[in-house]
Amino acid sequence: MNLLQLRNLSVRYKTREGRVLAIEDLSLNLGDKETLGIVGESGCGKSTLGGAILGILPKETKVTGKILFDGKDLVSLDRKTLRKIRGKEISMIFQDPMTSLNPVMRLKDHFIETIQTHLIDIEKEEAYNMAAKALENVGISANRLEDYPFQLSGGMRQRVMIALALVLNPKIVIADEPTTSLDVIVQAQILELLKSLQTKFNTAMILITHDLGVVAETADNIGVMYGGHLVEYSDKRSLYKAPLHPYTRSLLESIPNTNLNDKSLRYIPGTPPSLMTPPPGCRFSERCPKALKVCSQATPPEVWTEDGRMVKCWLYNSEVVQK
Ligand SMILES: Nc1ncnc2c1ncn2[C@@H]1O[C@H](COP(=O)(O)OP(=O)(O)OP(=O)(O)O)[C@@H](O)[C@H]1O
Repeated sequence: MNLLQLRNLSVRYKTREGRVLAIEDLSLNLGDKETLGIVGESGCGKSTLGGAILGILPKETKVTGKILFDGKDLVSLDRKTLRKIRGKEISMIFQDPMTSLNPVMRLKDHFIETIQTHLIDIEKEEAYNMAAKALENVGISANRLEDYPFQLSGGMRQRVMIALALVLNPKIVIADEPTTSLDVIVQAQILELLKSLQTKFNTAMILITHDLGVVAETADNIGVMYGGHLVEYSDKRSLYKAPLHPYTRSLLESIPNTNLNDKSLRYIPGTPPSLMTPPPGCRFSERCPKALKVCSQATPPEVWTEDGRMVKCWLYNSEVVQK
């Protein structure tokens, strides 16, 4: 069952220099209990996607299309109604817990504030007990609720953020680069924790990352973004085994090889396009080793395979004749 449906979503930021088309015409589904990985290079629109779903983008940002959740279109809801959904039904884990946690508030007060914002009639003591349980769920003793954020290690702070995001048992968690600021061992522990809590509480998750390694372990399905477009959508296994889009292929090839004899570092030549004046056609065409003439002229169609994969690329359009 689909929990969340994005339909033809576009997001335009307003800047002094003009509009930035951060997302264009993006459609995606998130199923019950699913983990959907969203990957792509810096600036491709991943965080904007999370922000659009949560309704936390700057006020003057223009969001069009539909974000369907629980029978409602979040795009058309007012900010007050969205605030009620945010934190309770859809919550967020950010990259840097230090900027999300208030340095002068004890951990318990972060929890009590979150809980009382949504469960207005709840007593402080009951909220405290909920916080204690949430903290224990992430492997931290409840007596740390008296601590301030600076008294914890980076990994522990991220665990607290996870506990805070899950304390009200939301239906969806959006995790935006949740492990980027952590060292590799702690990263793996945090990903494992996220996965086990997700199974325990039946939560669906959108995992946003620039790192294909992060989604390799955790995601069921993966959406690949480039220059504000969703260029490929696939189940994880097929994507790693046989990527369809030339960009996905290049991304996979640029994962560092752990074979010590292979010291080459592969990267994708060129830079992503400006989203202020995006080029016509496929956004990847200038860097694409397989580009056809049509690729820089017209936006590619979304081609769906029989097994439910999608690729937005002219190479898969049966009507393309020029090579
Ligand atoms: N508040 C804003 N105002 C104007 N432009 C913005 C704003 N936030 C993001 N952008 C622009 O929108 C585009 C997408 O940015 P976004 O942060 O969503 O990408 P990202 O893939 O999450 O990148 P990163 O991994 O670096 O966070 C970029 O061109 C960025 O410069």
